[in-house]
Amino acid sequence: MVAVRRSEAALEAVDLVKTYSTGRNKPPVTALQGLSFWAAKGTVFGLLGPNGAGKSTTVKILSTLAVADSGSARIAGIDVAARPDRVRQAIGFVAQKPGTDPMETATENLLLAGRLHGMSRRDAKARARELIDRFGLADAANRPVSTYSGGMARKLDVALGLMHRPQVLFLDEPTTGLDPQARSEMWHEIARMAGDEQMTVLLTTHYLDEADRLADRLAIVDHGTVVAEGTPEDLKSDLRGDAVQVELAATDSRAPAVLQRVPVLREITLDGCTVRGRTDDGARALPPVLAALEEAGIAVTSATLARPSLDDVYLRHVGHSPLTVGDEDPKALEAAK
Ligand SMILES: Nc1ncnc2c1ncn2[C@@H]1O[C@H](COP(=O)(O)OP(=O)(O)OP(=O)(O)O)[C@@H](O)[C@H]1O
Repeated sequence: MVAVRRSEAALEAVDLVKTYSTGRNKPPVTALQGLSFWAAKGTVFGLLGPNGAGKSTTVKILSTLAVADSGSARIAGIDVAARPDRVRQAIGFVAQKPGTDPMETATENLLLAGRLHGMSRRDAKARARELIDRFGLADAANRPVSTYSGGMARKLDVALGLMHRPQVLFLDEPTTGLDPQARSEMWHEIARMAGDEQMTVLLTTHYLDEADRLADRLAIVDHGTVVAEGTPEDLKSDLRGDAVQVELAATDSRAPAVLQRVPVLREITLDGCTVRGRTDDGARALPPVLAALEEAGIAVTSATLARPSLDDVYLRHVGHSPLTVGDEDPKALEAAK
């Protein structure tokens, strides 16, 4: 990628601090404690992090829906606190929840969004037609949205966010609940918007494969600050060595201590039934790892070796894997905070 100066940032957060009050006699919650990152024009920037890390709060501040206690944020060079009206013109926002009216057709939904953004009827019509074609919705354009598949409805959500040709698009979990083909179509379209149209996309996602595939750069957020930032490739190559992953027949809290005794293995973590570690020479490490577990009476179902993945990067910085969206159970979410 061509080096881009920070002064050319399309999106910039500097030392954002945000505290929420939670009622009388209760301590306030610190959501952001000095969070900073920036994204260059025409790129996809991924924001990753566990539940409660501060991603939504960051997006709310950048999109003028919330005000920071301190720090600053700019969109296309415009200060969000000083000129929220101008920022709103420059951004599109695609939330997790559908923003469409299910009883109206795709065309009607898009025309309404265009008119709300102050577009002329003619411009709105032309833009709606263009987006309907681009997202492959032409055959369904005049049917109520309530008859759409999940993938079609999600594409329409993204099209709504694009109606007024924003410079920066906020995409919150764009592919949650989509089947593999619909996910891949959505990825293709997101990459195209950034590349061909020089639109900057801020993507929040729990899917590390999505961030790996789409993000030019990404930040991992935890406890209200950025704990790692860079291109997916840089972040992965910062982790030296092979990842060793062992699946246990049942979770066993003794496993990390048992594996500490294998000298070539480091950074050992246990996550459910999965034990992970890192080693400079995977082929040499695997036999003593399996022998140590067997000796301790810990049953193993499989063992694999892999080059570092974004999962490993995330694990290193956050300490556990992201929860799979759709699997959330409130207690697990609470425990993950
Ligand atoms: N309106 C609010 N009032 C009180 N606390 C809040 C409010 N909104 C967020 N928080 C708290 O601020 C912290 C950051 O929350 P935030 O929603 O920004 O995290 P997140 O990374 O987006 O999480 P998720 O992935 O679950 O959406 C959490 O501890 C959360 O409970």
